[in-house]
Amino acid sequence: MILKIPATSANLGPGFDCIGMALDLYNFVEFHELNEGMLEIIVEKEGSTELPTDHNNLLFKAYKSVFEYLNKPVMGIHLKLINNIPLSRGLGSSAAAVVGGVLVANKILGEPLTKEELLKLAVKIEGHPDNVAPALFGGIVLSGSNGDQVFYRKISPGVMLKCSVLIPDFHLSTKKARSVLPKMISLQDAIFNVGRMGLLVDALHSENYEMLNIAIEDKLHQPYRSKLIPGLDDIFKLAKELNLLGVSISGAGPTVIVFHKDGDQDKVKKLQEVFKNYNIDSNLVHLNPIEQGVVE
Ligand SMILES: Nc1ncnc2c1ncn2[C@@H]1O[C@H](COP(=O)(O)OP(=O)(O)O)[C@@H](O)[C@H]1O
Ligand SMILES: N[C@@H](CCOP(=O)(O)O)C(=O)O
Repeated sequence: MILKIPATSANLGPGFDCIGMALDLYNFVEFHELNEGMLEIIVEKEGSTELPTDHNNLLFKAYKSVFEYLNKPVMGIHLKLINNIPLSRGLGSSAAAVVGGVLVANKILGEPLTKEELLKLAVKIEGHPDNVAPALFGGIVLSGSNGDQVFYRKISPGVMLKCSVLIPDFHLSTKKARSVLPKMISLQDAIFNVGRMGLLVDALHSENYEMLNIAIEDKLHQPYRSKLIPGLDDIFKLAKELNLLGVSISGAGPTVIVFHKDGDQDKVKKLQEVFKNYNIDSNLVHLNPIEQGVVE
């Protein structure tokens, strides 16, 4: 059997830990059962030289968590991971691994768990729902958790919502990008983000992107993370000058996601020049938001 799991872009500016969108870039997981106690992991493409192929592999840990949750012995498994989502770039590679792991276990066990139960397990491992929810359900997903419960609502991406990602040639782990965030924020900044988030959800629902460049602003995480992403502030400034629909850090970064109209590709290339001016190579990829989450 084989699973196809999408990349995701979380936060979309103000929605820190609360919103994410599935994109048409995929990891594939080929799997079959082995005798109890056996584990084989083969990694191809992204992460082939660095990802562990033993019990420390995140996808295997997520797989194992389903057996533990159901109080069942862990079944032996062969996993071939064909990865296209770059690691530690803010495109949800860890969420794709976690979703892959819980889904593989559920398939092998004859699907005892619903997608909602799998979401809960995945959130426990990933720590926040904003990537795992769209990786599971597709589309743009608003999410939150309340101890044991995870809430979510899906918004279908409008056909006119086009985006490109600028993937810089360096890693930034989510752990590091979270370590620079303050423990407390001011009421003023909270009000700023609540207002932007309302505008963002309205823009995504109504498919009216006129105010997206305002709606996508954020004061909770991006100002702190900008010191980890050279050139980011200049990119944000230039995106406004060029009248692009909106720009934000993708997930915890360092990837930058740019919303734009069809035919704005040349303007997006100008943003890539900014990274170049900071001696950072980057890969510019056009990705479409997608309706479908993980599929078999
Ligand atoms: N296909 C995969 N299989 C197993 N583990 C993975 C895979 N992809 C990512 N990971 C794990 O997730 C880590 C990257 O997670 P993180 O720092 O959150 O970045 P990202 O923004 O890509 O999710 C990797 O170092 C690795 O431990
Ligand atoms: N809300 C999280 C999202 C992390 O996404 P990733 O794709 O970088 O793993 C955060 O901003 O820390």
